[in-house]
Amino acid sequence: MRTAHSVADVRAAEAALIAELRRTGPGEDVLMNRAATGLATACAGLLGRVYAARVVLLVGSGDNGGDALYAGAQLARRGARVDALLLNPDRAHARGLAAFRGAGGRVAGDAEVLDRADLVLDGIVGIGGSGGLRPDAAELVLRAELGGGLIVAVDLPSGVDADTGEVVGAAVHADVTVTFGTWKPGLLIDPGASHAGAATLVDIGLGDHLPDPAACALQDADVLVPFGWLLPTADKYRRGVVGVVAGSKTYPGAAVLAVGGALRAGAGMVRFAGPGRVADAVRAAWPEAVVTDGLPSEAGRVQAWVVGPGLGTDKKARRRLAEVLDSDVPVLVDADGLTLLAEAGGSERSAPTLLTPHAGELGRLLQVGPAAVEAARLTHARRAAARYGATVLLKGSTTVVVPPDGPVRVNPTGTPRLATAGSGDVLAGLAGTLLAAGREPVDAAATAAYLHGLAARLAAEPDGAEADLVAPGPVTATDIVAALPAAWRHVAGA
Ligand SMILES: NC(=O)C1=CN([C@@H]2O[C@H](COP(=O)(O)OP(=O)(O)OC[C@H]3O[C@@H](n4cnc5c(N)ncnc54)[C@H](O)[C@@H]3O)[C@@H](O)[C@H]2O)[C@@H](O)CC1
Ligand SMILES: [K+]
Repeated sequence: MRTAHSVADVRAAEAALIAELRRTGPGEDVLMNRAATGLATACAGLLGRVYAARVVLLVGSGDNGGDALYAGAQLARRGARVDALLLNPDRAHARGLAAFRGAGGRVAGDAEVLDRADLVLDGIVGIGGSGGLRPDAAELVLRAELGGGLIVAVDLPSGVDADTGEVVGAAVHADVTVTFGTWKPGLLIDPGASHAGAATLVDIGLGDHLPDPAACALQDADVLVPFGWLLPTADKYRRGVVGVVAGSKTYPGAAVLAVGGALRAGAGMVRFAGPGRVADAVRAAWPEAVVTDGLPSEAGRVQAWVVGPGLGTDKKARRRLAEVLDSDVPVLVDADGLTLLAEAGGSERSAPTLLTPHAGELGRLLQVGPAAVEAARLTHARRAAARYGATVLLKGSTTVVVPPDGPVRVNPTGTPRLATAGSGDVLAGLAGTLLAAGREPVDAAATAAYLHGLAARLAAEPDGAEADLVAPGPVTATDIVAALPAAWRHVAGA
């Protein structure tokens, strides 16, 4: 599990560790030196040959600039030609600057050095930043980006909000980010995540002082195969009986895809309730589904419901949604179900509810536009979780899952390939089965998002779970359903 902490928690942990270090001896800037050593090592690895490499530091007025100066000093000692551009010369980190000068580093008088740099260190601002880059910094960053050297962000790309990933105005686009002590939520959540490039973590010893994380991202080993599969006594109820209420005359395919996602999530049984022609389409595609063309209340007992994909928003759809929401088992609401829920202003449920909107649907739930949601994904997902008393999975370039309380989950397997019609229907079925198998909504949602992204990657490139933009070939929602068993095998082998 990759864990991220809030700025407040990082600062508290740093203060506690510094106090401990003072009691046991070492003096000033110990943590900064640990950070700088990790940073300089990462830069050396990127450069390949440090001797005679041209490195430029962009140095702001806080400790983030101090990290850059100490790392620059180490690179200068190894023979690199290091120039520092000080954004605020009177307020640059004094001891860092002295160390830098002492190692042969130069303070540059002109931004021209950026045009020839092999590597530029962004030490403008770190976790102490607020808002986007100021105009003078933005101008230097643009020149650095045009210069073509590798851009390495110190702790996080300047201009990205460390707690939320929000970017208000200009921000650095890093090739690599070297972060210290723990991940920051803003490195995992878009738009911040897409400014970070390849990100790595340098341990500076904060471990014992850090509280529970603010956000986590699953890795293969965290995705547990549902225990019911592994038991010799496994029966269909232990694996989960999930009910799917989806599809309409216009969108029968949504029902087929949601049922497919539910079956390939390992459901013990999928019950489907939908109108005649939709029920026929589901029967034809999935003979193993137990199908009724009646109402959800006539479908038989289930352990969780999925409601909404392609459902429509007419009177019949409303009735179906109301029946499902009245039940006392976990319910996942998706797509048209969310539109109807937004119109109703919520529901009176006490059993767990999982909402799976994209930005447009989340906007409807909160009466704001999709652009506002995209710009502040975590903030809006949190707001919807509080307003609807539900766990919210917000789909998008980085899918986030926000439970009513506890750490947020950020999905690392997302790929632009998922942005295809019907892919959300598959996710809904998949997460619904995991709910029916007894998973907490946050785990069901995070696990489903993880497998869904992995399946899309494997569908594009069977050997390439790591493949993303580079792998050839488009992927359809049906391909994602077909690749789900391979995704399970992949995580089971981790
Ligand atoms: N506190 C510690 O013990 C450690 C801190 N470390 C480094 O210290 C950083 C935090 O240092 P600081 O608390 O000094 O804060 P920063 O260096 O992140 O930034 C604070 C300064 O930037 C200015 N500023 C704020 N927003 C700005 C913007 N948008 N554009 C331009 N300037 C802006 C502020 O006026 C302030 O002077 C971390 O990100 C990390 O790089 C590391 O060395 C590890 C140890
Ligand atoms: K930075």
